[in-house]
Amino acid sequence: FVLKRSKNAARRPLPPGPIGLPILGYLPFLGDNLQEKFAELADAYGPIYKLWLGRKLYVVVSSPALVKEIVREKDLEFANRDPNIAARILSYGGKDIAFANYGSYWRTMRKLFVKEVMSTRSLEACYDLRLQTVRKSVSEVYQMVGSPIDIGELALRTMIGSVITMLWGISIGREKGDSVNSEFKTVMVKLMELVSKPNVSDFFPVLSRLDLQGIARQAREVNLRFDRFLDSIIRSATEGEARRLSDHPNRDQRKDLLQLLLALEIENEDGTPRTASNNQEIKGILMDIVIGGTDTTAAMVEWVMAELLHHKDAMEKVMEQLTEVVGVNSMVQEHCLPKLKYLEAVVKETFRLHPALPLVVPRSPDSSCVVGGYTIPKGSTVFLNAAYIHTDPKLWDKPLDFVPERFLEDPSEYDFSGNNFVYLPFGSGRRICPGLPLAEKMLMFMLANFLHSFHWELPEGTELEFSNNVGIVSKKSRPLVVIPRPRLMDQELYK
Ligand code: HEM
Repeated sequence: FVLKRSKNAARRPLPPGPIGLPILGYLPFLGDNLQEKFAELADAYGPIYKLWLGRKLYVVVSSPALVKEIVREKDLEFANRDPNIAARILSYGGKDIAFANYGSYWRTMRKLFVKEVMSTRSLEACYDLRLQTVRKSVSEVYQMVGSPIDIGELALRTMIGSVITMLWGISIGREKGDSVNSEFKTVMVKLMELVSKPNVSDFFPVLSRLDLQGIARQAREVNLRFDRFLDSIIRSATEGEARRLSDHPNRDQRKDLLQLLLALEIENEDGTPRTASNNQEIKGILMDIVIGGTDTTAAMVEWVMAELLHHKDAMEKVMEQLTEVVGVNSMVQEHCLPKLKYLEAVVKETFRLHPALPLVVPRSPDSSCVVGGYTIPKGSTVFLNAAYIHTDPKLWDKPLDFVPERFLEDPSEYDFSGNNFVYLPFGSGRRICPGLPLAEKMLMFMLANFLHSFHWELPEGTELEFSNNVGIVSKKSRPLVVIPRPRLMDQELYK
């Protein structure tokens, strides 16, 4: 008894937090804007607090010092994820990168993704494919000059088009491409919806067998559809590659990312060959690219456009630089992007005010640990509250104002590397977003093309508003609808 008492006394307490109701915990009080609720609770309970939601314990961390403790000093202990039921089913039980727990599988897949798929060489090799899709969107907008356009929808369409063209555009060929891609978009939208939906079974694991909302059943159906779809794409890629090599050994050396992945010998850490019998690893990576990359990037295009329309002076500076760097008689190329410093600062400032993933992607400790003097039990879900840190008046001057200039003074002070814990739009530590090279390119490339090719105006009588709708990705709750007018002198460029 004495030993037990002294052991308990030595154990650090759980973080403070609101009490909630028996059984349900704080669930009934969450409301529909998690970001606002979490900020309110941080003001009330401090930089680390806990919440019981049903039977699950959540911990929210809202200061750079504590984020650093988690993603630097204890990065390894906190390297696991805790996907919800839908995400687990849709990621083939964590056979991807985003939802896999830390371990040799995750390390192998992530290394492959970073070194092979996101390498400068691979991204340069598929620049043409990105360019085609963005130009296609510019042409489509030109057809709609003078009419209202939903910018978020345009950006999502462009991003999905670019990503899937880069992934399997060459494998399936242009003729089949459009129908395959539209089938894919339908599956993807359903998939995103299921992953973001609150599920009673996640909060009360004991009820998970009942699947009261039918989310697990729907996730299995979507997974099956997605799986069959990917199988047919992989078959086309394998057959297409064999045909290409036998018919014309040197004719077309261009490859899409799927061909590149299929050509890789995926090995285990100990060098033994990994069984890719049903290509689950490849499907997992494909899914991460499409799911991780499209909604986030499109949401950011919409936020940036909204901020620019709201801040005419910043819009003028962006346009001046575009004219200077690109010229009004040419289209934007990717090599122009590094010179567009002001647009880059605008993007960074928008990420500060509207991070696409305001709570990053939750982590989970593999054993109980102590953070900030409190115990975080094994298996709890830990949110890093980037949105709160990004607008904390103790850390930022005029935190709620839109001031891109703050990112111009010393661009390396706030980059996307996650090394400065006051600015975390792509996360930090060993699980930082590995899609960053593509995200940065696509975001800047789409914005530069849309802004350089058109003048954008709000329809008469419309007022801008900035409320957000927090699912997994934070989007504008009311779509930004704007009217384009041509800006380039040579109208042929639009075709
Ligand atoms: C604006 C666009 C994007 C934003 C804001 C974003 C943000 C993030 C964040 C915050 C994380 C969690 C990092 C952490 O836990 O510390 C993450 C993880 C991830 N992202 Fe992105 N991302 C974007 C685009 C992309 C793209 C284009 C891809 C793929 C090509 C991608 C693939 C992934 C993957 C696979 C992970 C999981 C990494 C892991 O768990 O090891 N993301 N992203």
